[in-house]
Amino acid sequence: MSETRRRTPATPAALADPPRNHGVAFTQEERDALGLTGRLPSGVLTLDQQAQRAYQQMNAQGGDLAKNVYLEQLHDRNETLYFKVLSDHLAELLPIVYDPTVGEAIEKYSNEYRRPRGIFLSIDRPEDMERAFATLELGPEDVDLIVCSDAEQILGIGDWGVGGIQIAVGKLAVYTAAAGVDPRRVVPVSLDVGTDRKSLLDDPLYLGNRHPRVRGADYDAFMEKYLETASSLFPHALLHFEDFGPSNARRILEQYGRRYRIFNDDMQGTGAITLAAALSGVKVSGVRMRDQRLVVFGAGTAGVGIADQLRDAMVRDGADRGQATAQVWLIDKQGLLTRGMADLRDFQQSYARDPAEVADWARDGGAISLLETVRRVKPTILLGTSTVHGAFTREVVQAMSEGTERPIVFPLSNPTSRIEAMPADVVAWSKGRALVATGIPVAPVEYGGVTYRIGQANNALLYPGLGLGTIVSGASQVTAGMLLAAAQAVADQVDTSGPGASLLPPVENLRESSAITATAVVKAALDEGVATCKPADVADAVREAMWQPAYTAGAT
Ligand SMILES: NC(=O)C1=CN([C@@H]2O[C@H](COP(=O)(O)OP(=O)(O)OC[C@H]3O[C@@H](n4cnc5c(N)ncnc54)[C@H](O)[C@@H]3O)[C@@H](O)[C@H]2O)C=CC1
Ligand SMILES: CC(=O)C(=O)O
Ligand SMILES: [Mg+2]
Repeated sequence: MSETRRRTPATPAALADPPRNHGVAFTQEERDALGLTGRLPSGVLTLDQQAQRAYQQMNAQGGDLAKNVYLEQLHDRNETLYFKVLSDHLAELLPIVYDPTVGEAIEKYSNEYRRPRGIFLSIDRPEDMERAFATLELGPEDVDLIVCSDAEQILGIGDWGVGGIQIAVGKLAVYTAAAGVDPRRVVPVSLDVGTDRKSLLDDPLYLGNRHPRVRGADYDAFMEKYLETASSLFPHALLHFEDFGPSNARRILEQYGRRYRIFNDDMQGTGAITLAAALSGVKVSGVRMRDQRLVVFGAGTAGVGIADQLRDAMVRDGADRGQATAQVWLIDKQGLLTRGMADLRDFQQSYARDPAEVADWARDGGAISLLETVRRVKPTILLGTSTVHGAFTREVVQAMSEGTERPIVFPLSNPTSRIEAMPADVVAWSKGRALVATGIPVAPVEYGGVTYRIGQANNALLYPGLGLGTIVSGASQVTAGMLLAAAQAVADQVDTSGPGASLLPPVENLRESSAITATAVVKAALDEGVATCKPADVADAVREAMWQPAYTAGAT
């Protein structure tokens, strides 16, 4: 066969490159200039018309996972159009590209796989790390943000190996749609250290490393190499860590948080959005922050991350640190955590109760239950970060309502299959008194003639603005002050005066809300002396930095 006969038709570069592709929105002049003459139907549509068509096509898909896959394929063809559709329907599509549907997309990653997005770093080939990043052909000034996951604790669904790349992809989509972080300056990363999930190891189609999770010194060396490589290649990038297992999440942040520009969303982002919701709840309940009694059910990465931020908020409101710490009760698989328990994790120690204090509390098989704790403690705030669906039973909510007038109840576990209680039940069991926020999006609840709007206490309502503010300020670290400023900025946007009012801003306003949050974060970074860029007008700088889904003439 001759050379000529083996040639295949070329795909024009402008159609093959998602950030440059305008599809049928290319004008005739652009088509001629870009070598697209005759390669597209004659009609020229606007971005709005394309977005309308793509939205209709998406709606014709059967089910949320199919919609997620459709949108990913759109992302792979035409990035501007993808973000146009997402931004135009943000509240509707957030649950599709992100929580809860992203959980299903992660579980089915190897089956639904079409094409790769992101960088896949394997613990079996650490020496490839630089070469892998080099394939991006990006320079030191070109990257603002990298989201990585080792996928050990994806949402509340556990270890999903290489499928965890989709949580990085989903988080980044939200950064762009919600806060205008430039999608051309971000990178999703899978840190594939293996998986302990047998069904993946046994699945012939599984696309990740087919061995148990590597732990110990080799894991640590791999993470250190990642931090070193990513931050030396892209010195301005914020390194976002997502969905690591509890001990690694905290250890990495504590060990490297001062050396690298790290952000752990499950600890810091979740802590800050929950603090925002709690600040709103406190306004309604009238109980001072320093007097709150907090029971955390599920004392892992998110639960203790939130406890730390609420304890600090009590201290800022006048409690001394010892008193504030003593107003937090942690419950995990062993029941209420008490000092001297053999299997306490280091980050749980400071909250563990004195066994003498609970000596006469009822025990079930040796453990002090959530219900017993609620009866004894009379908490004002009950948090669920346990992944245990239905753990907040009618009895628990009723016991809490007996101890406090306006119980603040946050069942935060994701996705829907893991939530500790559905808001409609919590509202009904508390006879309309509970102040509720959840991790998943939930429709308003009707009870006793009042419409209760359920705030989404998901870190997605905070981290986009926090990230944008970090990028605009060029902050060398994400400080406690920046997190607090973000939480306060979110809380300040809420009017809690009406009956059934939401504790958090609506997702529909997320882009506006993120701009306000980012502005507060830049100001905090300046105040704290960690900003390396010092814009004259902070609000203007934030708005100018926000990328908009629009075509640039010529698509070059
Ligand atoms: N709303 C939000 O923005 C966020 C929600 N989350 C959710 O919080 C949940 C936990 O996530 P992580 O903290 O990352 O996981 P994790 O694994 O670090 O923590 C979960 C904790 O719950 C405990 N637990 C499990 N079964 C229990 C039981 N029967 N009773 C009491 N405790 C039990 C585990 O031992 C562990 O300590 C997940 O569902 C996740 O989706 C996490 C981050 C953000
Ligand atoms: C929302 C989130 O980060 C989580 O559930 O892990
Ligand atoms: Mg997470």
